Amino acid sequence: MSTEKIHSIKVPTQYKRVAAVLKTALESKKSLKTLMYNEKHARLRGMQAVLTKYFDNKGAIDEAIEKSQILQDNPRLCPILCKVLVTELILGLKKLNGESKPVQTVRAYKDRLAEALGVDKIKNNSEDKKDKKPRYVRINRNLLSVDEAHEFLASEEWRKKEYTPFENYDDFLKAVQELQEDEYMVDMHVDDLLIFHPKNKHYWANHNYTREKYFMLQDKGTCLVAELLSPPAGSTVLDMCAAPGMKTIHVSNVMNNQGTIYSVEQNPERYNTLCNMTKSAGCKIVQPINADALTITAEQCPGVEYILVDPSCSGSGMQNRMSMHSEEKNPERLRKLAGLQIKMLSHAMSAFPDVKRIAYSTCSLYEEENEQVVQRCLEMNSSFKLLSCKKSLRNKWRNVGNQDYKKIGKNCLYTRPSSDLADGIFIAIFESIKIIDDE
Ligand SMILES: C[S@@+](CC[C@H](N)C(=O)[O-])C[C@H]1O[C@@H](n2cnc3c(N)ncnc32)[C@H](O)[C@@H]1O
Repeated sequence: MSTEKIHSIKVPTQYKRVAAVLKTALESKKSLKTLMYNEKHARLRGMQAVLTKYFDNKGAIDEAIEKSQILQDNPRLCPILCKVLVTELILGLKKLNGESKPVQTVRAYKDRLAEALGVDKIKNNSEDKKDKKPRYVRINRNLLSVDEAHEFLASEEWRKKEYTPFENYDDFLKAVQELQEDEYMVDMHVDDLLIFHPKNKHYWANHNYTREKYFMLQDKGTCLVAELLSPPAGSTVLDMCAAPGMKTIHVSNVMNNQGTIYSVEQNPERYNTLCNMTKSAGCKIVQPINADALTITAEQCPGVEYILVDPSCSGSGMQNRMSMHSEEKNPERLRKLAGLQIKMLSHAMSAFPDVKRIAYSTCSLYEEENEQVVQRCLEMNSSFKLLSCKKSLRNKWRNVGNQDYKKIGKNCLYTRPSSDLADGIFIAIFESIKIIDDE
């Protein structure tokens, strides 16, 4: 093949797209997870592993590139594309597709890069941490019944592990940890949540049923929010911070797609994602609203009985946050976030006269965003009381809130990465005293 011909060979689209996402992540400080939500390119989702591996080993990879002199020797090689190709070649699939010039160049430096990287410098954080966490797959009952889901899995030769109801939570966790790679089981708290061995993480991320939204890849803790809010079919719900729409979709499942869900999102881009997600997930009862939830009135959303408040938070509980900018605890940022969280929850408690129940959730493990927000809002709104999340789960639960917050801690719920095989989530459920008294 002539050199000219080799030079005209294009870099595979998937590498170019991944490099574009990486560039945005490095420049914008947005987490990769956020950027991936907006990325429709199917093959890119398969490259998620490369991006995670890069961020887990950023220091070592950048240093190896520097030491190998690859960029100095090849000034036309794009530095970001180089990072992607090096990660894929040394830490990812260990091979590169095609014969484009950048691919050939990186291949030619393989030994030098591998030596500079050194096995001892390679972290496999994502696998170390996440491999213990199973793959959670929730059935989107708007599009697929539970029976159909099990039939489909049988047709793919998955083995369903059957259990008599678990006596306690520890037995359940043990069973999850003992799952084989070709097995799955049903969660003990959420009936439409299926649990697979961690090795199937990428399989389900790339599966057609996930793309078609028959299956939602939703971690255990976030599934508990809709379950605990538990709006009956036909009720009226307000989701105050709705995008990308995972909990709205789950709530629509809980309501058997009957009733009304007002789903509010302030950010225009995320609002579009919300509209697309809920539509493709078969939600017939969602009325999306692009607005600041703090301005939403009972006239705009009449008859609201159930409210979900899932505001922006530090995200400190997320195991799979793929941001290289995963911050240390930042008191000033937490103070600002807590201020907005309190405003949001207070608005839910005061602006909707028919409200019966409110779920407040964060993916944070910090008390400032959790117990303290709950405490402040209860002080300001005496017409609500907390329900015990643990009791709602028939006491088959372990992690509650900090009991130093009297009458608060024990009623709130945490899923903790260290002991629940799930991301860190906080949930508090409030019930209107007025409505309870009226009944
Ligand atoms: C944690 S995310 C919600 C995730 C969502 N509940 C789900 O399960 O898919 C918080 C969302 O609230 C939105 N948000 C923040 N402040 C808001 C406000 N004042 N009004 C409406 N939406 C807001 C953010 O843009 C973000 O999309």
